[in-house]
Amino acid sequence: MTRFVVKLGTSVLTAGTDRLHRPYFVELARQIVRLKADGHEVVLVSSGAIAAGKERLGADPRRRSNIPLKQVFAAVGQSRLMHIYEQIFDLYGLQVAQALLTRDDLRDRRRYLNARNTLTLCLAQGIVPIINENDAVATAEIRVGDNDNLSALVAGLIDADLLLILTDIAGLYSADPRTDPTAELLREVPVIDERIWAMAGGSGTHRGTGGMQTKIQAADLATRSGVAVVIAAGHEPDVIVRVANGERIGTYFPATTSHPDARQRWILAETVRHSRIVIDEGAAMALIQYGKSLLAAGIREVNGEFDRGQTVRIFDLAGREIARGLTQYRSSDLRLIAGLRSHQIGPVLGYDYGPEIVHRDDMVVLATKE
Ligand SMILES: Nc1ncnc2c1ncn2[C@@H]1O[C@H](COP(=O)(O)OP(=O)(O)O)[C@@H](O)[C@H]1O
Ligand SMILES: N[C@@H](CCC(=O)OP(=O)(O)O)C(=O)O
Repeated sequence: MTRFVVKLGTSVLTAGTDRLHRPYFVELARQIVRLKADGHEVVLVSSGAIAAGKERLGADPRRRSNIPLKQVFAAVGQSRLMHIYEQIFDLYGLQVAQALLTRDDLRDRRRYLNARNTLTLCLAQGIVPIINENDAVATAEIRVGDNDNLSALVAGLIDADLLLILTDIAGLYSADPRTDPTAELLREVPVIDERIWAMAGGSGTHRGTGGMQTKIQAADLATRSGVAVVIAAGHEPDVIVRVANGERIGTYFPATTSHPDARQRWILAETVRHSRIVIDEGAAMALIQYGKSLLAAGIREVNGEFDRGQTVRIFDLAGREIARGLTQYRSSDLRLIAGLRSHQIGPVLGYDYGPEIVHRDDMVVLATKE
């Protein structure tokens, strides 16, 4: 049995038109029935609420809308979207469940575990969960912001084996093929390095959110959480069934870690993307070779803004990301205590959360021992 998360972009569900393309939902249902008959489990992360809302309210689908308006479209469109899933999946004997999430739901460990329980219980009962961001209530601070990243978080949440991101293009190209005709499709991406980030520069179609950039972010997070990722075209015939049968379609990103445990996946899920703690050689060695916590003395530089309790990224002097973990101190405080001995923390800050900046138990080491 394989557990899949399938992410469906707006571009797929509208088939490049200005409306949700009903025949695509039929096609989807047909493939999911086959997947389930082969004993697989599937969770959908579905975009399309905003498109459905625009369709219902007769808004110009090409006009970029501001956030409050998008929230209105999503509020109207989400029920319409689910109605289509209900109607069409029902014809195929598929039961669906809706779960609307925000980043906040995944940040709080109790809610995270609760969401996981609900989703896995749905799967155990043969129900197909359909997830979207809770756009109507989500403010900037609590949004994931795009469904590519949301699908990676969901894949980690339910410990999926594979995340299949379906979009309107065959996979990741060496450049955006819409602007560069010489662009070539990448079949496999073993590591997501600067070269790969540079390829995904463009922002995508006017209907979608984030373009390839957010898909690479999703692939980065999912593969680190032990989930392999495929980016492929949603209109490719039988794409879901064929990927499930092991056929190589689109761009494949192998998992870079074997399944980390549930707590480690939760730690990774909450990473503050722009956080950067640079540590010296001794500290890097302590983390990688000796399994120690990170102390203030080894910190050379602190970039980005983050709060106590958030997951930060830890780099060595060569710029290699070596670990992620929950920080005990917020960024502004860390800048004051970087390089200091542990007994100096209290006098400098006026308080003390202990000597460990990132405790070993709250850390996922990404670099391997040499
Ligand atoms: N290197 C690249 N390879 C493939 N597509 C790219 C690349 N860079 C940018 N893109 C754009 O990303 C688009 C897909 O993203 P998006 O429109 O957000 O779709 P979705 O609605 O499926 O999330 C493609 O249609 C393409 O124009
Ligand atoms: N939550 C939004 C979709 C956000 C999103 O990431 O869109 P897309 O890039 O088309 O997957 C909606 O339902 O319209």
